Amino acid sequence: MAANQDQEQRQRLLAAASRFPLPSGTRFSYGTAGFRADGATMAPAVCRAAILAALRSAKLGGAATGLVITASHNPVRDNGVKIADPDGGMMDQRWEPFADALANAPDPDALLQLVLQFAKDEEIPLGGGGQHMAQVLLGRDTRPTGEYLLDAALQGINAIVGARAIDMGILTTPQLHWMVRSKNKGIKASESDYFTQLIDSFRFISTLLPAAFGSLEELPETDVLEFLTSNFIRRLLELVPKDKGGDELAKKLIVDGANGIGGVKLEQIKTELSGLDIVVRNSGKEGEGILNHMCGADFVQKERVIPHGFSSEDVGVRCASLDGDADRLVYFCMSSTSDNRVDLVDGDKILSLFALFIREQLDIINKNDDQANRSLPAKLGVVQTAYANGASTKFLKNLGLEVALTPTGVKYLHKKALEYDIGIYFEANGHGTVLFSEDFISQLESVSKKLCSEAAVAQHQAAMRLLAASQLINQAVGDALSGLLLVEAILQYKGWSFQNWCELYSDLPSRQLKVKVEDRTAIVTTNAETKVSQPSSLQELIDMETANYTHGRCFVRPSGTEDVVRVYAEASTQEAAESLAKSVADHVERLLG
Ligand SMILES: CC(=O)N[C@H]1[C@@H](OP(=O)(O)O)O[C@H](CO)[C@@H](O)[C@@H]1O
Ligand SMILES: [Mg+2]
Repeated sequence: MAANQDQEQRQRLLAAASRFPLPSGTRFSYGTAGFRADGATMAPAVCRAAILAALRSAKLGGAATGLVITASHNPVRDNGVKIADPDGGMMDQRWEPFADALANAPDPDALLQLVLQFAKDEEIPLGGGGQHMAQVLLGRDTRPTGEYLLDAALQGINAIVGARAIDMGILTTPQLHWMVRSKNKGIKASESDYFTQLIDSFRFISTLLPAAFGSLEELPETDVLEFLTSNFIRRLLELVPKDKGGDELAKKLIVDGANGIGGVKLEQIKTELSGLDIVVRNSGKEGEGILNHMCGADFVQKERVIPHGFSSEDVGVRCASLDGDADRLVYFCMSSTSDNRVDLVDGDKILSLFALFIREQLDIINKNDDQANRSLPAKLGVVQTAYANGASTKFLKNLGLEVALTPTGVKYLHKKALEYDIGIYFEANGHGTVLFSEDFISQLESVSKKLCSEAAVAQHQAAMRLLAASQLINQAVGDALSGLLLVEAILQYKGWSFQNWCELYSDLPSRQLKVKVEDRTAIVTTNAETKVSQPSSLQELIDMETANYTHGRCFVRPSGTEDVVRVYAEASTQEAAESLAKSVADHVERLLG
């Protein structure tokens, strides 16, 4: 770096760090999902995360990275920040220790030294790459502190010479991840491109019923490129009726938007979704309620009661809940007027629906083939965490699917899912997606062409449905909007009601508790967090307690986002699950409290 550029770089870093000094006693940890704290105290962490996002882009040859300002399902006063890598996924875990060090640098000079040393170690070209040395896409949710923190982020990015900030505005978290991924792939990456892709692929799956076309002659010719730009879907859709008519209740969907950004975005596209009559509640409009307060996916999944804004008039209607930044999705239905309880369809059951659909399409494509010689051999895998309900894991294994378990946190699940041709992952709380490998998509495209030329209508349509699913479901991260549309498309395609879906299997009763202890890091876990290795006496106690219950299962782990130890228990009755969780929580408290 030339001496004057070097000087400029140093000055900019010192200036940014001085603008947002770290109050003494503050300690940030990148944790399971980035930095989070009271929104009013987040500016130093956001500015430093933005410096990091720019460095990450510079390290990767100027490929765009992303910075999202959100605290997801947490209370409205909180805020947070996380970084997306150029592939749209979470930032490489190897950079997390540096994120922590940077966020906690006590003064501007310490920060400068850290950056210079890190840039040297990682061979990051500081200051030398001209205009497009680094670019960072910025997004934020609807929190009141968002705008103030955006300013801190802009200053952080400008602290790196040659780095460019691109503010994408108020978005769902998955939209920003999608934009980062698309931009780096050289595909159109605006919000309207995102919406077009979702709407078209949704309509394709839901309306391309086996009987929708009389003969193949009616299908327009396609090629891969055209498919990817979704012109083909557009032309195909011109051939199918816009509204299939049918049952009003089947069409109706009430969506709890958690008073966050997801409801706002859904309002923008809902009239374009054929066969669906969507009503958004807790939409975030003035006067409708507070972000995530008594509503949203986290509330519904944990409390299992109807969210704010719903009433006995909604009994029997299919409902969905998003979280504050719309990367979690659960479904529910009120089955009786006598209480506020809901029948819940959590992430595990969404995963199960997706797995069934994908398996079905693969079976159609391969239906005339013998076992050893399939037209489209596919390694289909399912990824869950220990929080997945035991009944879901059993259901999936009974389908003959490979089920892998990882530690809690999307970054672990996503990484594992990438090992398959089609990897489906979900946390029980509703965060998840379906990943299609690029190799598999190319195979699918060529098989689809071959089937078309052979006039194998059913197989060809199944291949096209899978291609459309890969367009619809967000390939970067779990996305409540795209997940919701895939669920709705599959329900329409299968002609299923909420009840049909809910009855796939019955959840085992479960209970989650939090225990406050002196030092939660004293608990060390192993086997995807299902066993405690330290303190060793704790696992013996858990085993002893669990042995007293039919279908008993219990594990404990330190939370990555809160200062608590979480206890999870399952058993054959609700009382038994509560009692198992309580007795293990007592042991945790006695040993570590
Ligand atoms: C039991 C549970 O729901 N844990 C959540 C929670 O993590 P903890 O490490 O358990 O605090 O927040 C994570 C980030 O949102 C999410 O990935 C995870 O599933
Ligand atoms: Mg979220």
